[in-house]
Amino acid sequence: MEALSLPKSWNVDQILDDLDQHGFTVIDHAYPADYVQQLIKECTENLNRFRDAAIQNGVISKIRSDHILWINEDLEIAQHHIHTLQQLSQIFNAAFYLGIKEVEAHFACYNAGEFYALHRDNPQGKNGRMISTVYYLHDEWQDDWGGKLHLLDKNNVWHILEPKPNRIALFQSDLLHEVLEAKHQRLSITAWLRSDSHIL
Ligand SMILES: O=C(O)CCC(=O)C(=O)O
Ligand SMILES: [Fe+2]
Repeated sequence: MEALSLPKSWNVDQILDDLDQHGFTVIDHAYPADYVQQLIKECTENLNRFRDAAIQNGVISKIRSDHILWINEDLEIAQHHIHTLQQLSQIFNAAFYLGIKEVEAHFACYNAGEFYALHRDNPQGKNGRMISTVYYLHDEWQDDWGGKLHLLDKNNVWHILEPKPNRIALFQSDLLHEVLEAKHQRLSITAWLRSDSHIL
């Protein structure tokens, strides 16, 4: 197995314990400042390539109004994040037998007024998404800027998670959640740890 190289700030025992007890966790100060700056640059330089997330395969959905860009090999900086999540997946597989095989991810941009209504990323196990992760990469987020993530944990307790810069929210993909309307531009990478192989 490849040597594990998770950032020092990731407390694996805490992550596993939170997931086990509550079905979600939060990783703060996820990456070093220089990497964060490179990622913000890569994201903002590519904003003109983002597409309306509500339109998929020609079908228009009313539950979300954000814009996304799927991450392929050409987005080299974001690939490091995906690689780190692949390392974490191996730990999840060993601890929880999740059978995660791959990570799919997109950048997301919520401009002021945009939201994502209540949903599950994997309702009734209909797809291979096991774990959802959201990394927040805007460089500032104030309390009254909206855009909070509401999440119902596995014990049916609601949580309000602030999209703080350099934070990762990580949760079981079958949990109910929503993104409240953002009042400022909100930038993130959503990544799913999947037990199947998904062709983008
Ligand atoms: O950006 C977030 O906080 C959550 C995004 C989300 O729920 C999704 O992309 O499925
Ligand atoms: Fe979601």
